[in-house]
Amino acid sequence: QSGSVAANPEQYDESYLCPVQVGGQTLNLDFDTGSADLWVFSTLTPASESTGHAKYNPKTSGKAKSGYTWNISYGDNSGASGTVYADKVVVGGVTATSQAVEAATSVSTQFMQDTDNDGLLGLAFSTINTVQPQQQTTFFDTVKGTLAKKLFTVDLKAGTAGTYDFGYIDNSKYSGTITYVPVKTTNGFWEFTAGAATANNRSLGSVGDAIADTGTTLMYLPTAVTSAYYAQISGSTNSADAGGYIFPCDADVPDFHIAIGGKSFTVPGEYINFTPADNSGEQCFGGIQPNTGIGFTILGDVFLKAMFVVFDQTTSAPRLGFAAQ
Ligand SMILES: O=C(CN1CCCCC1)Nc1ccc2c(c1)OCO2
Repeated sequence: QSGSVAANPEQYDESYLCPVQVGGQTLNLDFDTGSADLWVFSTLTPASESTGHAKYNPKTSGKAKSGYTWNISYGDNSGASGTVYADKVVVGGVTATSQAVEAATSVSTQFMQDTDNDGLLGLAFSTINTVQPQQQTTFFDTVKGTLAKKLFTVDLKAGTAGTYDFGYIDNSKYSGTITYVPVKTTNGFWEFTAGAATANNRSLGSVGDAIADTGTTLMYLPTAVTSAYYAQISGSTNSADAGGYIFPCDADVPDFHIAIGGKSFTVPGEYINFTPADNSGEQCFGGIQPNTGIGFTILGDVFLKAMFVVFDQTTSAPRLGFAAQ
């Protein structure tokens, strides 16, 4: 089987939500290549935490996995926890007849407040799934064997709907060629080594160990690369108050170039002029921020929306394919 689902951006492209049928009920989920749990707001989530969200009702067709629990926390300190059911999950026509559906009994305020978001669909490696006492497979791992090709592609866009495709590569969605790089799976992420970064034809240094993470909004780069980049934007500062680098909204924000697999890819400066940092709209928050405390580089949506990316498990050595959109 194969299929395609729309990835609809929230305001400012903060995250992208995709309609998914869970036990016959449509929920809008955040597809996240940086985690491996499929969890949903549910009839088990306290009303005080789930107002405004679509909720999964396991009573309809879910089979309880008795004694199974899950508890996840993310790099931004958001999190959720709950119990586990097996149910039918359909994404763009691709059907998992018995997928582990993690019903939330508790969610953090970030999730409570984002009423566009009805849960997450993890697309990292199942080795980091949080279900106990028995780890469960991601949607992709559950259906992988039934897909025409064991891969999915990600085509996020700036300010408009993109797509997640499962089982095939649509050659009309990218320009030029796809450059493949090997993936390190030991941390459970789609992790690879990126190369040199430049802006305004000046070297910013090497990016190094990085993950392709659709669930993270921004790019979190090595501090040396980040400071070298903002040194080229007059009036930019790393503001503790704002929580990162900001600059005058009318600044000239240079394109960011990164080498991957020996090819250079470009993130337009306009994607890096991310959002107003305050209500005056005078200062804007940067789409590139330092990876302080993270330990690796995160290439999130600001990067991904300039790219067409193949998440490939067609062989025993997973790989990532990158092409310009
Ligand atoms: O937490 C995430 C992604 N996460 C995906 C699920 C929804 C909530 C956001 N990314 C992230 C990871 C590390 C970070 C960070 C953000 O900010 C600083 O360090």
